[in-house]
Amino acid sequence: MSYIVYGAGGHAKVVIDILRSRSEKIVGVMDDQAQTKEWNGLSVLGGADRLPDIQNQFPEALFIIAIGDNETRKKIACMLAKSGGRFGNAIHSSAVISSNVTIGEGTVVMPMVVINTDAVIGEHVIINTSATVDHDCHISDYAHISPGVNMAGSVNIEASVHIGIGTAIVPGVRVGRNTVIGAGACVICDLPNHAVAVGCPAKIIKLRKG
Ligand SMILES: CC(=O)SCCNC(=O)CCNC(=O)[C@H](O)C(C)(C)COP(=O)(O)OP(=O)(O)OC[C@H]1O[C@@H](n2cnc3c(N)ncnc32)[C@H](O)[C@@H]1OP(=O)(O)O
Repeated sequence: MSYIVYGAGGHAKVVIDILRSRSEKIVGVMDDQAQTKEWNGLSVLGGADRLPDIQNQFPEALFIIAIGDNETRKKIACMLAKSGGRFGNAIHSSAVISSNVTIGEGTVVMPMVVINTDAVIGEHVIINTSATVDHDCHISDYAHISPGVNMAGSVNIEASVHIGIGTAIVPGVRVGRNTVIGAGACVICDLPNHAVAVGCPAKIIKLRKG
């Protein structure tokens, strides 16, 4: 298996570190802004404008989009999927993942994560360092669960949600699509789509563009 990592920032460094820790082959990184030919010991293959050439050169390579921003990750995933790109996962070997958990393509799972039984994780999701996702949780595509988030059982995180670092979420709560939860929040009731909520208990402070 070989990989192309899309993105050349801090999150990409961690994804590359995971792939290297698993002795996976990385043929290069793609980045739309990079000015250098090499980054983090890898060839910079180019940006979206070079995609056809890159796909011709590495037809077997799986893409991992290593960009923390959910909307950007989604846009790039759609662009790559349209041109026939296939996606891989980066899952750190220290993650404890129950055998019946489902994890979608393109999703990354960082060191020390725990994902418990019957959880379902969508595509291009980030489960960041030391987050815990308990039994029967459902995390939809393009969500980002930041480091140290603790999610109780049967929580439902809809698409493109960003849960800030260190947040706690009580059982059975639903967080609506595209909502952002601030660092250190505790979420004790459902939150709608496109909200920004902070604090303990988490309260909505503003709405985001749909
Ligand atoms: C490995 C990694 O790095 S993964 C990345 C992890 N990243 C995160 O966890 C980031 C989480 N982001 C946050 O917490 C941000 O503060 C956000 C998204 C909630 C809000 O950001 P912005 O929209 O820029 O809001 P802004 O900074 O203007 O704050 C608005 C108000 O909310 C308050 N506020 C912002 N964040 C929080 C928070 N986490 N908890 C409590 N209050 C907060 C501010 O103090 C401010 O209050 P005021 O109006 O009384 O002055």
